[in-house]
Amino acid sequence: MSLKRRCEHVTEGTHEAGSGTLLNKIYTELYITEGQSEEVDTQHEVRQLERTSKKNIEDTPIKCQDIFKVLSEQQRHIRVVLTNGVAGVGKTFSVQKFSLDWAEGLENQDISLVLPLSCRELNLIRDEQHSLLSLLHVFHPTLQKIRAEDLTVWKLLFIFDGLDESRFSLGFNKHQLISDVTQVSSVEVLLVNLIQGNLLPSALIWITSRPAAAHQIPPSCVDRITEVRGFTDSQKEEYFRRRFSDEDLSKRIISHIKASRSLHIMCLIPVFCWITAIVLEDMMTRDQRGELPQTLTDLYSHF
Ligand SMILES: Nc1ncnc2c1ncn2[C@@H]1O[C@H](COP(=O)(O)OP(=O)(O)OP(=O)(O)O)[C@@H](O)[C@H]1O
Repeated sequence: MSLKRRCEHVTEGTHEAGSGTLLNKIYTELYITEGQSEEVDTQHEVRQLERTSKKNIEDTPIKCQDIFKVLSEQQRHIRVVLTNGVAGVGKTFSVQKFSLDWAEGLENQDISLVLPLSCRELNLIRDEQHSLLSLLHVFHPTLQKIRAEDLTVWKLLFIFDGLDESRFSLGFNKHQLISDVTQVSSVEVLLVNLIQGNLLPSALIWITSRPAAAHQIPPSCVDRITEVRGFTDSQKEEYFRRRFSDEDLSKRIISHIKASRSLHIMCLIPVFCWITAIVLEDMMTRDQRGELPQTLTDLYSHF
């Protein structure tokens, strides 16, 4: 119940906490693939996004709620999933949607407990010593009554969102071995043992990261890599339709975006859709005479 309450309201874009919106009202399906693109960051960002937005036929799309499912005969049990994606592409939203669907009893009901842990928040207790059990009590106070035996019997999913924000140095090669959920150690050591499967080997682990930080997890520990690619062209339109109850306004916004190449490409990234929606709604609903923004720079100057 508490997880449902935590996930059903989201903070959009850069808005301060408190300006919550219902996740299910605005959540638009994202384009997520299994494996990852090998794009090199040398191109102008609009050109880079344009290339990314063209689907490669070898990409295998995967739904967010299926990331732990075995989808082909060649695959073995999926215990650790690493999800990559650039800034603002929707990794945290995916984590919240996955958690909300589970909490509402809609998806992944074989999992007994979903435990999201934001890496930014974990930084706050970086210098403290904890057992896995006490760590859960700190971040999920509603689980105070949970016992060590429960953790070993239940099917748990730990979600570490935003590895790029973590200030841990995850020493996978040299560390203390921990297999008991009441054993106290540093948070870094607990994380490494969880990911390697020494601690709670049957727990599922989902890590999200911007691409530059993902190398901290050794490939041998990861059973599946996925990449959040953002919105396809039809998902971009769906985003604006969901966002505005005024159908005429969403149609005008969609046709403006389609007419300006650079905005259309940038809207591959959901956070740019959000900025575009705010600026264009404001300009189109006020009696504005000036030209509507055509580029990201124009857009930012009105934001
Ligand atoms: N599926 C979605 N449906 C609707 N809006 C979305 C979706 N995904 C992302 N957004 C919008 O984009 C913003 C950024 O998304 P999110 O915080 O999930 O990105 P992120 O990949 O976690 O970024 P970062 O690496 O910067 O943490 C959200 O606050 C929201 O406004």
